[in-house]
Amino acid sequence: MRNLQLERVAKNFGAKRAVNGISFTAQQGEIFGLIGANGAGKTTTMRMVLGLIYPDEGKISYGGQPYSQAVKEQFGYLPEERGLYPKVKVSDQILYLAELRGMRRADADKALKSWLERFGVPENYGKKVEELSKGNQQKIQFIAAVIHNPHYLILDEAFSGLDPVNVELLKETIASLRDEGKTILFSSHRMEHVEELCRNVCVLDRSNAVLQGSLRDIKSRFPKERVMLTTERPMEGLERLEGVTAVKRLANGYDIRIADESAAGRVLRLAADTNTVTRFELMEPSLNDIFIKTIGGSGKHE
Ligand SMILES: Nc1ncnc2c1ncn2[C@@H]1O[C@H](COP(=O)(O)OP(=O)(O)OP(=O)(O)O)[C@@H](O)[C@H]1O
Repeated sequence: MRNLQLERVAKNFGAKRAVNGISFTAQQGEIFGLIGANGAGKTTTMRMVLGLIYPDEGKISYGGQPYSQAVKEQFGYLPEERGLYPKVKVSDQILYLAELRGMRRADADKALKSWLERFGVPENYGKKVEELSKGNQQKIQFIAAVIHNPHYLILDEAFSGLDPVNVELLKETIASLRDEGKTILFSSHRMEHVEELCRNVCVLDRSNAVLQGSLRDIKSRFPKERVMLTTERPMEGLERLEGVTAVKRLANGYDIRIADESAAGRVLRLAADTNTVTRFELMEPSLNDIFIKTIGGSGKHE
């Protein structure tokens, strides 16, 4: 299996320990989420995975093998800072990049046209990058990362600049690359995207892995503190129930924060006794809730 494995990997920049002995495995055929507040160490981790910088401690292996030229050719990287030349035509720069990665020009041309078609922008083939919208530049940047059909994909904020329709398109694309058996490292500040795409995650906070494992297990370790309630008529007295900490009125019901799960029973009893309940749901915590709880205000530590 071509898994990507990090074992007690650490990196220092002078006195700054940017990554402090983290370990995780992204398996072949999965999208692994790497998340953390600003400055937590994600980019440093990705750059070590790519072999752009070397770990001071620990080991990174690719399908059980150490970093090598052969491994390097199997990387596709979508960096957060975009690196396309604005004045150069899409076709010229993508074909150039593909040739650098060992593709024959004719094959690269075929692959580029097929990707442009897949993304609904075949007309961008001959345009200069600066003529494209931000979202369309992002699609070209993505194509630059995948044109050579790499095995390991490292995606940093893949959806930035995309409208909701294109976010869906790219999500489907990433999921289908996963289904083809790629190993994908996915980093984002948008927790809902991580939640939708990733099976396992590693949460970094100030250089340390503070939470990791499958999303399902992580969620089960956190209490359910939110109830969604819809009733036929307006509710009275929710705020006064023991254990209810906040009540938000929504267009079609109530979003209720509770201190512990026993308060959910009190909410349901009150609603059932005084009203007609059309929806009652004890929500599992979202990754966003968990992230904020775990990291708190530490994103401001920088
Ligand atoms: N080349 C470098 N020299 C010195 N310090 C660095 C260097 N690269 C990163 N750092 C420091 O290492 C820490 C981790 O940075 P990193 O870029 O990996 O964080 P990040 O999680 O990617 O943050 P963001 O979400 O803001 O992109 C930060 O404190 C950063 O200032």
